[in-house]
Amino acid sequence: MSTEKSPNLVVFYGSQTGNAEWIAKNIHEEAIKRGFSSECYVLNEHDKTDLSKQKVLIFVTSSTGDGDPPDNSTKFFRYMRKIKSKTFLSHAKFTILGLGDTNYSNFNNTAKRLEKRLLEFGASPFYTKGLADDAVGLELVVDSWIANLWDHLAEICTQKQNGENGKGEIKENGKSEIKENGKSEIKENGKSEIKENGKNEIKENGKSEIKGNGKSEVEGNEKSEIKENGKSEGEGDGKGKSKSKSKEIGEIENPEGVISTVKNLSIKELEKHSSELGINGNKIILDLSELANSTQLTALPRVPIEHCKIIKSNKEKKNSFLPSFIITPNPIINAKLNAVRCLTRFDAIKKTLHLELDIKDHSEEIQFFPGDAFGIIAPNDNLLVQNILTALGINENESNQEISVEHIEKENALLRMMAEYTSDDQEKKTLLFLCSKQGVKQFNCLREQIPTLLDLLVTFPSCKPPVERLLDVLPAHQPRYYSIVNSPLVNREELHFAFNIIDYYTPTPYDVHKFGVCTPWLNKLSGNVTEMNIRTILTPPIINIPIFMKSNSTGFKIPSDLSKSLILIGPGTGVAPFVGFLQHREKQIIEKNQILESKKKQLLGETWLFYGCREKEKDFLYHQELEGFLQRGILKELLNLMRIRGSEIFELLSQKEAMIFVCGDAKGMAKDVNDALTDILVEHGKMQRPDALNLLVKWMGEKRYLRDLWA
Ligand SMILES: Cc1cc2nc3c(=O)[nH]c(=O)nc-3n(C[C@H](O)[C@H](O)[C@H](O)COP(=O)(O)O)c2cc1C
Repeated sequence: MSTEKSPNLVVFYGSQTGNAEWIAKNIHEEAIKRGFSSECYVLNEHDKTDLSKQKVLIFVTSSTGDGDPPDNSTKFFRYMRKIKSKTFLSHAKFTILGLGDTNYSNFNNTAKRLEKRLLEFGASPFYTKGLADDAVGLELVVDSWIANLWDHLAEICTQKQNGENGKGEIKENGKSEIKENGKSEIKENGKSEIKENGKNEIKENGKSEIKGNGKSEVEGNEKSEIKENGKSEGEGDGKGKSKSKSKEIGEIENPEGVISTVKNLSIKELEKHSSELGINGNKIILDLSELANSTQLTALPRVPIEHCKIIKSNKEKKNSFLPSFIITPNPIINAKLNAVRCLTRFDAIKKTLHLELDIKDHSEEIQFFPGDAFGIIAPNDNLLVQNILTALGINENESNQEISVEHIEKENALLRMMAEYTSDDQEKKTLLFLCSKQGVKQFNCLREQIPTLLDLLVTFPSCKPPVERLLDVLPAHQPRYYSIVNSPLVNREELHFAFNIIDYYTPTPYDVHKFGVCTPWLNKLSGNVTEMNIRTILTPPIINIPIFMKSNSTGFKIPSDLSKSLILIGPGTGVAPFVGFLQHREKQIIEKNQILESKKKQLLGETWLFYGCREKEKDFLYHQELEGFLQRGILKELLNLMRIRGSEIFELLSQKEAMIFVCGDAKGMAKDVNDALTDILVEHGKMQRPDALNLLVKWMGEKRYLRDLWA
């Protein structure tokens, strides 16, 4: 095998219900961010790249059935069977991440089988395969396997500095310069980044119940209020009105119960910080008794490669807090924060806000459609950054605040680097211990505490790494994505969205209160409103939110054909885009004047929405709007159980060729919905399970079964 470094790597995935796909895509995107040149394909589309030429192959595959390959990889396995050459892949290095479940007898059979085949073809492993177990939590293996992947890849691949502007370079000595706007690429990948330890739960008590519980930490979104003539209630005279009593079919009304108020936010209020926000850092709790017993630490990772160098820019920044290196798929614009509405009651487990942004000044250049999303670039909390700078011993005047201080994901590399810059012997030993084989247990304790950079610096106060070295290992600051809730047919001068405020506690015994970055910031900016379903118009000072548009490229869009029947599944904030779908459909129907003509009405497709929440009175998001759609006949059914209406769902699917849209949490919900649909096809369509699974995969390929999922 040549030792020459290869410029390319290919990530392949085989996935039945989306886990492996999601993980593979994340690896691919992270690889690009790290400067590798990466491609990513589903295994059945292996012919999109030339396997006989690719030198570095990463496979992420689950097992299904009785240890069988997922449906979207069976063609690949058949292809492999036909190959006779023993040297077909002798040029290639590979690694495998298998996803399985020890409740099944053939645990991770596909990954094991794949490994055997690859070895038979002469490929050599560059990193031991990981076998994750859904029974105990995939993340136990997946996270550490991915964390260690990068060092192995760096050994065999050439990294190049990204940046579409071509400004980043790799120097021959392997160091790259960060120029003014060349650092890391922000991909337009998934949506919200922060998740809690909880899951959106879909209970299938033999029947299936979708709960959009308050546990999901996804900073998802929605909009809410339907406005007449695209104008907000309460605008103009500054006084809020509330209900429109009109119930005429086809007329869009304000949701009942939503009244408007006006709020003048003082600068002081906006700047108010709470020490609760974690800005002082939390010492990490560790049990170091095993360190005392360890005479030698083994399996220490290498010190991360140094690639960053800060070049001071003399140019003035246009926007006070926008990092200059952020690369977005569309131009960043300032949207004015117009109004806020709390969608949940004060005692709900999660607080969900609905915000309305004014994009009037940009409405000519901005096109959007229900199903599209936009990104928000939220700053790190100013005081938090200042505290980090103090902990690093950096004078605020020389500071460069463009570092991410979010929860750290790649602790291993960070801790190893920090050890190099720690003067206190005991602290240094502890850091090395945490990176070593002997310290795995305590490393896991540290991870459970979801530390921020400040937490680490507070725990190891003699550690003072240069900012450049932090930039080597810290993740780039990520924009947060939110689905648009409103239809442009109703109001194209505003963007409405909804999200859960991310705050949660680390597991017992730590119980430290943690906060997200973007959603607490938005909560603070919009005046921390708590009254449920009161729409508050925010008056000066004008609050600008930097955003950029991201249109949906996966086909997750409402069809313009009104005869299409739709099955919409969106628990919790997953309902967000569907409010826009329904608004859009209602407007289209009104425009076509079809709703009152019964003949034509028969030609309209049916729309069913499956929605779930924890407690109806506390957290039924957009309840009034959805009831309104129901009453006006735009929505045929508003339900929270899938299986008990299985026969009707089957009829919709088989007779009316209904399209299925799923939005929400990728981890639990998507799989459970897929299972419920499979069961419905098996029970009511009298299909064999593999055929039902195949049919769903086929529908995905035909863009009839579409999913917009959040990590
Ligand atoms: C119907 C079904 C059959 C499964 N069969 C196996 C199996 O035979 N062996 C195994 O290790 N895991 C099995 N699993 C577990 C999945 O591989 C595991 O849940 C994985 O995370 C799914 O990943 P995916 O969403 O990418 O398909 C099965 C799961 C389901 C739903």
